[in-house]
Amino acid sequence: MLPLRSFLVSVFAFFLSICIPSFVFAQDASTIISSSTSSTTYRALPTPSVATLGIPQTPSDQEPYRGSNCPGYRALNVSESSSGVLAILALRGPPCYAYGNDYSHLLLNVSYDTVDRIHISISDLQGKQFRFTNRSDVWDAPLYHDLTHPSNRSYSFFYNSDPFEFWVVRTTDNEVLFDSRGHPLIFQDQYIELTTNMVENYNLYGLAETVHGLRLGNNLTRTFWANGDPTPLDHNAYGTHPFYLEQRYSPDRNASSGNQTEYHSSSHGVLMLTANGMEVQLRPNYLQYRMIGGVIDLYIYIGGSDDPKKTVSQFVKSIGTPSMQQYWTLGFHISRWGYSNVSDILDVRKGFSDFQIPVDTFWNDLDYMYMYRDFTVDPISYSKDSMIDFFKSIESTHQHYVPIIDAAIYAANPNNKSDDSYYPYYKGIEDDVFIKNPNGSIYVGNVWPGYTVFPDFTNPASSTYWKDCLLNLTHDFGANSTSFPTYTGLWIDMNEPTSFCVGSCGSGRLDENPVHVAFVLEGETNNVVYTYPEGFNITNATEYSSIYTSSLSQYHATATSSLEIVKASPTPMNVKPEYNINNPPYALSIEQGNGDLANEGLSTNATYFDGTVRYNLFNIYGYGMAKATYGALSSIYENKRPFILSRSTFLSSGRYAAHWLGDNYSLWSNMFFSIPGMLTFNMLGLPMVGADACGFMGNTDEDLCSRWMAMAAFSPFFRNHNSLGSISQEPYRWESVAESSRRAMSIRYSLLPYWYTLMKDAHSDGFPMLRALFFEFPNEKNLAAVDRQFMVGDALLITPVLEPNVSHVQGVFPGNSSTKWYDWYNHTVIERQPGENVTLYAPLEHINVAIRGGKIIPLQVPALTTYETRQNPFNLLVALDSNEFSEGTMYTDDGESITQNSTLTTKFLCSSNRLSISSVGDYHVQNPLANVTVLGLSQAPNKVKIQNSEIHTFSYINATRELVITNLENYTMNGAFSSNWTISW
Ligand SMILES: OC[C@H]1O[C@H](O[C@H]2[C@H](O)[C@@H](O)[C@@H](O[C@H]3[C@H](O)[C@@H](O)[C@@H](O)O[C@@H]3CO)O[C@@H]2CO)[C@H](O)[C@@H](O)[C@@H]1O
Repeated sequence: MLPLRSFLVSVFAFFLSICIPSFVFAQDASTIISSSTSSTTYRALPTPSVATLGIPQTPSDQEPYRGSNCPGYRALNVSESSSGVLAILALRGPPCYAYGNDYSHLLLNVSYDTVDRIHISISDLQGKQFRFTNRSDVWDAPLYHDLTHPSNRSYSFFYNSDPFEFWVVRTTDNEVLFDSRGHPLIFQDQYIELTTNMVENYNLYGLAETVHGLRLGNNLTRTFWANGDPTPLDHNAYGTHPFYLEQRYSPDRNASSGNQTEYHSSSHGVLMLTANGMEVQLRPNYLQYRMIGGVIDLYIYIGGSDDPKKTVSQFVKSIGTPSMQQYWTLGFHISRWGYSNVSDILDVRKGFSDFQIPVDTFWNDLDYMYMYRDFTVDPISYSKDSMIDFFKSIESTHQHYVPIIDAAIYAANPNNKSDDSYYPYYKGIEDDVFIKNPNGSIYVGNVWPGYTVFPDFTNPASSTYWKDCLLNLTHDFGANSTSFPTYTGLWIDMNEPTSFCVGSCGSGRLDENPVHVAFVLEGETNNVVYTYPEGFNITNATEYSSIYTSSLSQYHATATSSLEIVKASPTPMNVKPEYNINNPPYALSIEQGNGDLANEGLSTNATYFDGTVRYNLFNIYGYGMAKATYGALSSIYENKRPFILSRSTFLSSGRYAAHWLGDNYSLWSNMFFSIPGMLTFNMLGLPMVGADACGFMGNTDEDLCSRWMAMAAFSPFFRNHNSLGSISQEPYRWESVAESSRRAMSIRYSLLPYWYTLMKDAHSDGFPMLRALFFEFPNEKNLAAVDRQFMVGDALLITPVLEPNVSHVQGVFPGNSSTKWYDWYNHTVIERQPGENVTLYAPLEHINVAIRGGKIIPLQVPALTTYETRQNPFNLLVALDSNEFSEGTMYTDDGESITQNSTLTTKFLCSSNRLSISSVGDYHVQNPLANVTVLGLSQAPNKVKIQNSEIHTFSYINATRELVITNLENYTMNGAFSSNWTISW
């Protein structure tokens, strides 16, 4: 049923649209054909018969600014109510044609959605522009439904009528959160510009996905255009998350101590909800949205003081919190492109076992497929018999297998008999589920298997098709029924979607299939990769010099002259630009193909089943694929949480998938960038994230791989993945890497109950699992940009080594003088002054981990898999603060079901020499408690008791002031947390 407010808005808009004559559209209406009967059906714009080649363009932000000539709008017919503001906005002067045709009248609809969220929508009056929020069939989220319009809201909306400009103020502290004053609104068919003033030296985070430091600069352009090119620095990458969190600091005048200024902080968030192409220009005093289509749907999250988690929680809950993953996904994952047969994987498995390094999951890249074709299994190198044996064997050790599936489906060659049986193509043709060209023919791109077609995940028919394909894959692997375990997760890749040619290059050429991709693959002759981590030339000089020489001669042998670049000429100022979705008048600053929008991905005029062009839903393909895969897997494996790893993501993808940061290089710089990458995704509702440890492209080395494996053990998603042709990098290939992996992984596996609790908090409240230091210490201004260290939850601080050939690392330990930090390994207190950069010893096989006083961490005795670890006894690590107080939580359930019959949440509290637990829920954890270690206890206890029984197995270590209580199994035989207890001393 249409909510009352939406109904009233429609009536209002309808009334105004009939009152305002046809001059409302400055642009030629015939250039846009849209359905007049349904808001969700769109027909294609007039375009050439097949998806055209794009034309490289010079980014418009490099041209003289054209928006200064624009007149802006004035507000008319303003109607204010307790739930929002409605008004007509009328163009104040002649159209300026900045990069499109100005609409003369717009509808302003401000909705006081909830206590802490306001929605400001500005759209063309007659609804001709594509409107993402009308497409809940492709993207749905709580923010469409949780509308309460309360009177006690924590913000106010203000506006000036002429020119129309608005600002939003948080009422609790009068902070202006968004402020368009002084910047004319531009609203054209292919260009929309909205600007907010920013405070000086603002601290902004988010606006992913781009390889960049954590805190965004004040002079940076962010482009939202899903791109499959490997992780370009500072440019648009795989996913689009147009949300930012802003953190502000103000001096706390009452609390100045000595030279050190103390601060208060507050934060808020801003989301521009669109799947169209967009740029966000961050400039010293303002932030400007430049959109090439759609309408304005701006959401402001009011946040509040001193806790950025509050802002993130408001945002993530509104887009949908991330799903719980199965417990085993928190284990270690090993992968590479180049496991050419199942024996390779078995050898790797043996390597892990021989070297006693934990591993939960084996991943397969394209190697398992027959000629790179989705939903096939190579009958020789991955024969059914060998795979059945493999599956039985890993099942017996409770390990897992995750294969890759690409978005692109091989387009069968009609003249090749052996292609006739390629079900995924012919079934897709029969079900009519592939993306089309504007003329109705199927769009044919080029990916690994040759010419390929692309499922249209906006088409409801694609769900059954996709499920059939995934079910068939279990059979291809040799399973007779879904109760026989084959793959227990799926890796979905190339889902921007990537295509290696421009346009529908395979149209009319399927008889040439299979064609090779347009470049030589790494690992194929003449294309061996000779890149090594920074510093390799110093520490491995001889090897480096021979590699360098051969690399250089290979370059001279294969280098070709650079391609001729065709530049589109920009439309002159004040001249009405042509509506063109392939080469829109505003050229986004994109990374791929010298500005050609059709490069590396499907063209903008590729067309979905209902006529919607990709131009308008450009950034959502990866999300759609993850959602369809989630739907298919949850119906194949009933009530089992699907584990999906997706390369391209969009707002809310965390509900369906985890994410890895894509194709990085085996470089120290890339190891560093993985930290801000993971922290950023953790603020965006996609916490299950990690980077390819040791690096994907190029060769790694011992030093880098050792450090990276240790650091990645503290990523929510922990995988080592390697490219074709690079040297092997499984952790047992070098003794030091094996050792650093064993040490860090024993910490990771012992922390599994803590990790799982963090996942639950992310699922319930949207909280990040991995946190930037400023998140936990929001009033310390000097932490605003810290991204070489990070926190796991609120209790652990990780200080990794991020450079070659060193044995020390520097890090800060936040908090005031009463905050305590303990070293993980030796339990000593880390001596430091507030704000001091402390130098820590960090030999090659060691990663610095600090425990925050005041926190209790549940642990389990680590083993070689998550399954075995879950069978072991628990331990508790109680890190007291300077008041000898600490607390913590643990969440448990069966670790795999979507719907739980029972769960258990246990609270730990330590105060006044008593540690007590209390549990809520009836999930039975049968493992006993073994040890309790209490750090920071000022006095040795005489006696220790559990309930009323005296415990004799305890010791107190004077040097570290720690109490160690052992042999608690005798008292907790029925399960560590099955009844409440108190240990006192
Ligand atoms: O399944 C194999 C891997 O596929 C993905 O990575 C590939 C990426 O998607 C491709 O675009 C391509 O990258 C090349 C790039 O297009 C080209 O401009 C140049 O920069 O060289 C790149 C490397 O060849 O190849 C990538 C694989 O090398 C996926 O992200 C990987 O995880 C998969 O292993």
